Order: sequence, then structure tokens, then C-alpha cells
Amino acid sequence: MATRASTLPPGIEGDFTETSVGGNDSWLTYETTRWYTNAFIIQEGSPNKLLLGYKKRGFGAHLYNGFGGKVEAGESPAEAAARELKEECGIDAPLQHCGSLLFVTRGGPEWAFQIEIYRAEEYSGTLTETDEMRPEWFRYPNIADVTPSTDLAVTKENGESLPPIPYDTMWPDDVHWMPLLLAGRHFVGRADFELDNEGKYKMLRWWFGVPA
Ligand SMILES: CNc1ncnc2c1ncn2[C@@H]1O[C@H](COP(=O)(O)OP(=O)(O)OP(=O)(O)O)[C@@H](O)[C@H]1O
Repeated sequence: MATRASTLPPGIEGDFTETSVGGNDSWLTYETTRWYTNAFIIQEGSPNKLLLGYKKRGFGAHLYNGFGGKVEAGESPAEAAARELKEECGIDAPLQHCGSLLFVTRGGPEWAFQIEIYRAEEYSGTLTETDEMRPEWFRYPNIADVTPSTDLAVTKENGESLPPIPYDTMWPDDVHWMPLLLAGRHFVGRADFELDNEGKYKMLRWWFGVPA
């Protein structure tokens, strides 16, 4: 059951209802923040479809994610989101802002990642594999009765011809906010990570919420 947040993580401000929280570590400290974007195409139908990209190089390589990257000097996050979507998979879409996430790492980049999340239901152009990303469609169940922490990958549904959302090959925070994204909700969150000896990011502490 969602509860009204009493204590928000550092870096999150506003009036939010907590949807998912965990980890015992102290929140990490950070000095600088860099802005990024992440964009998703979500199409309700039979089956419901989510477009992800398999990242072939750079930060988060070998994981599925939305399409996005750094906000360049002189650009708004919305402009960066549209540019990155086009650069990484060849399409244009009427992106709408739907979430803001803050990620802090220990052992990884010393800056905090502020990631603005966008979604669209339609797109134009031809989906194209690029040097950076390979676009692929996944199915997701009807989300009306799914709670924020439901593992969508194992929920029964129609549309067997598409694979389910590949949470095992995604950032570990994604399972906490993907149901909110798919449900068309606005959300915020923070997750802190530690880079382990095998080069994997382990989530130390997390907090996700929706506007109260
Ligand atoms: C830590 N938990 C996380 N969970 C989910 N997504 C995460 C993430 N941390 C970063 N991301 C995303 O990873 C991409 C990095 O961007 P990145 O490829 O480095 O940027 P850009 O394309 O500008 O780089 P190039 O300079 O072209 O290599 C960008 O979409 C950003 O939103």
C-alpha cells in the first residue's frame, strides 16, 4: 500500500506518495549533477508493446533501456530527449515528460545522474539499429490491477509472440518505476548504487514515489 512520504531522499523535493522504498545504507553524497534523458514508446493494444533499446556501447552497455543520453549545453531536456531518440533509433515522437530520477553511484562516475523520463504512444520514421542501440519490442500486461512492485515479467498475459520486459538485463531500479511509466503516471525517485568487483552496479538504497 502506498504511504505518504515522511522523509524524502536528499535531492528530491515536493509532496509525494511513496510507492517503493528499500535498502539500509545511508544516502551517498555527491557534488555535481549531470542531466540526461530517457525516452520510451508505449503502445496499448493486443498485446501492449514497449520499445526498448539494447545498448551496445558506453555507460550501461549490454542492458536494455529507453533511448537517451546527455543534455548538451544550450539544450532543454525535452530537446535532448527528441535528439537522442532520433540519433539512437531513427524515429521522431511527440514525447511527454513523465518522470524524474536521480542516480548516485559509489565506485562509478563521481557525478549524480539526473534523468528526465519521456514517453510517447506514437512515432514516425523507421526504427533503425544504430552503433549505440538495437531497438526491440516487448510485451507488457494490462496494468490496471498491477501494483508498483509487481514483477511484470512473470505476469500472465496475451501476446505470447513478443518477449516480456527483460528485467534481468535492465538496470535494477527499472522494475520499481516501469509499472508507473506503463500506467501513464508521473513519478520521481532516487537510487544509489555501488559498482562491485565484477563491474556490476548493485542497488544500495532506493525510493520511488508519485505526486501526492
Ligand atoms: C543508474 N541507473 C540508470 N537507470 C536507467 N538508465 C540510466 C541509469 N543511468 C544512466 N541511465 C541512462 O543511460 C544513458 C547514458 O547516456 P550515455 O550513453 O552515456 O549518453 P550519450 O548517448 O550522450 O553518450 P555518448 O557521448 O553519445 O556516448 C542515458 O540514456 C541515461 O538516461
